Amino acid sequence: MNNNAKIIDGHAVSKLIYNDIDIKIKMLAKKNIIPGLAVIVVGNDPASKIYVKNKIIACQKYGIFSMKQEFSEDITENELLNFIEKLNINLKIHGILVQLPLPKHINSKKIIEAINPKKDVDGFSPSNIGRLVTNDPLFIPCTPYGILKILENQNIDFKSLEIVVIGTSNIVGKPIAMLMLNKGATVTLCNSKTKNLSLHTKNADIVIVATGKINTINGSMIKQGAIVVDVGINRNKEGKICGDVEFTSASQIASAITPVPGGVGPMTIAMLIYNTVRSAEIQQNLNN
Ligand SMILES: Nc1nc2c(c(=O)[nH]1)N[C@@H](CN(C=O)c1ccc(C(=O)N[C@@H](CCC(=O)O)C(=O)O)cc1)CN2
Repeated sequence: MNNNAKIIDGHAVSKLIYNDIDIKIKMLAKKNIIPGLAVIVVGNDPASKIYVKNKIIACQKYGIFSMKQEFSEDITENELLNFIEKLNINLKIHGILVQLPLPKHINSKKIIEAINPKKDVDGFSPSNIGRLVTNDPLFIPCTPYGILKILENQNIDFKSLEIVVIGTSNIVGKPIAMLMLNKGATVTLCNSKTKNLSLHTKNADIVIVATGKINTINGSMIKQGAIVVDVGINRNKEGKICGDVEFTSASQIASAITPVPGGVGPMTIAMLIYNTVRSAEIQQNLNN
């Protein structure tokens, strides 16, 4: 039995992305362009506040202009839409993101659709998702993009690999399935109604788990030598952060596994900064 799965260090992979970002920012600076990101957060969700804080810190660290707008829980949909409209025409802002989840009285779909697709650095708008589906992406959603970069860093040739994605959210499950499909993998998408999850996961070369549920899979459900990517961020009974995968048993069977924390999470922020810089590059080319 292999109990030596390689633990994939998301911070180390993110450093490679930040090196790329540094080069791009210096090139833009030569043309007097400073990439700008606007982050909107509504309400008091503690996790959202931490993620937004970390996004702003990353902007500051890499010389990106950032604007954080906090709105109280009771903001109306129209007020939010009006604010986005102003950001859409603000020349200092190349990327706009609305931290999710939004309060229930606000229609997230409507809000995301209001963001100019050319500034939609989260890649969630119908136009950007459509471009991903047709393999002509403009902005790839940050978490799936981070997973792709992690896997590419393992020198994986996706062609003909069996990949199982568990979880069908619009922000992770569906876009990562599409990305993998575009890379030539054979992809199976499973959901909470999937009858015999093991039947699928045991056959997979790569299992990507994004359900938001602790212990969605364990070592007995994966193939020897599989690669396991854990997207979940949960708190266990002891209050410790953990993923969707039962790490101890899975790491005895897998050849490589992403930990939580320190796996996919840091890549989400790196790819957001990357998308923001790309957005500045694209807008600069359009204006010349
Ligand atoms: N507009 C968006 N909303 C949300 C997104 C998103 O991509 N765009 N994704 C998630 C939250 N998220 C970013 O916003 C995010 C989640 C987790 C991490 C991260 O670095 N996690 C760390 C652990 C963090 C901790 O200790 O609490 C890790 O895994 O190492 C970054 C970003 C939902 N909303």
